[in-house]
Amino acid sequence: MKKEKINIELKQLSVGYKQPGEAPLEILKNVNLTAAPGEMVALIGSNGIGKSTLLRTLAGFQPWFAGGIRIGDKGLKALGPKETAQTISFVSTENIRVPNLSVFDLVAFGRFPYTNWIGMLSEEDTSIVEEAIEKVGLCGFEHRSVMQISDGERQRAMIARALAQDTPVIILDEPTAYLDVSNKYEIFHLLQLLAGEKGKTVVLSTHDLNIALREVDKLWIVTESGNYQGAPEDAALKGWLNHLFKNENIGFDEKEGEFFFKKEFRAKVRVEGEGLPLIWTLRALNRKGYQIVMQAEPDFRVVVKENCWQLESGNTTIEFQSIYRLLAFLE
Ligand SMILES: Nc1ncnc2c1ncn2[C@@H]1O[C@H](COP(=O)(O)OP(=O)(O)OP(=O)(O)O)[C@@H](O)[C@H]1O
Repeated sequence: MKKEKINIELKQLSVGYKQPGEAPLEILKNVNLTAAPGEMVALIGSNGIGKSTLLRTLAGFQPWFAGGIRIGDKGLKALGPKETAQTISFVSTENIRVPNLSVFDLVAFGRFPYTNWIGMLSEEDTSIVEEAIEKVGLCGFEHRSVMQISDGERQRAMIARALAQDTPVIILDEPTAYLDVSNKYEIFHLLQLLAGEKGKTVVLSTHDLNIALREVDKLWIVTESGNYQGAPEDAALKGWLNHLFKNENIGFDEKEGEFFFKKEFRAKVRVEGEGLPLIWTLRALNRKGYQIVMQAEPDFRVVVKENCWQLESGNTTIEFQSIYRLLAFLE
């Protein structure tokens, strides 16, 4: 199979769980989604909608009820176990807790589809494993037990294992779940490189919506009322991001390109100033539930100066040395 030709097509797919003695539990149905080579796709949707179920099915770990999955030019069912392992790698959030298993050994499992029957690593396998460890920033951790590393480090090791597996399709279930914000961006960039430079198809589920919107080529959005696929920007323009959550207090700010929590406004405020201090003052007031007005009559004014904030209400002006103090006074 030529790597360049690999892509993913889910057609009228229905996924879920068989339940002994009960009717099958259908979680998602009529799913029609595609991903091209070199594309990074984020699967997004609310908790419990079926993202993990869909990804596990796509990775070949559980059977589906109806429809089809095509990987490259073959149906997923037509791939044997070895060919599947050479085509699709899967990273889950599952906590690997095996005593005496080193980071190196965990990553080396990725070479299993290529090694001989006793699992001996060739020199080339070893250097692929070392390169994968380096790519995820885990140099120096090779001999550490997987029981003695942080959740974030374990997550990176699992991603390194997928890199070592060197498959044209990489599927990751919440790969950034345990990472701090700088590591989240690093992992997104690493996956972007794999997609862009190596032509791999990367599909990941995530709740880091604001990062995904800025970093991925395509969104797969699953909701109770239907599914969407396309560029994040098209999703925003078509209003899909507004309907992602059942909670009507979560909104999507189309101008900022960010999700936010809707609050009742406490008062109207007009803010004057410029540059970054103005931007962060607006953000802070917004966070605290003040409506920023330009034309309407405000309840009070805030003037942002170089190193201080003036609150003007009626004939009174009070000066504050930080946004924190201004907000504390307003409380
Ligand atoms: N083994 C199982 N048997 C039966 N139902 C299951 C099983 N695993 C998950 N489910 C159910 O399937 C539904 C979808 O779960 P899934 O984990 O796929 O959602 P998700 O979108 O990944 O959620 P989250 O964002 O919270 O991780 C849930 O209602 C869940 O309870």
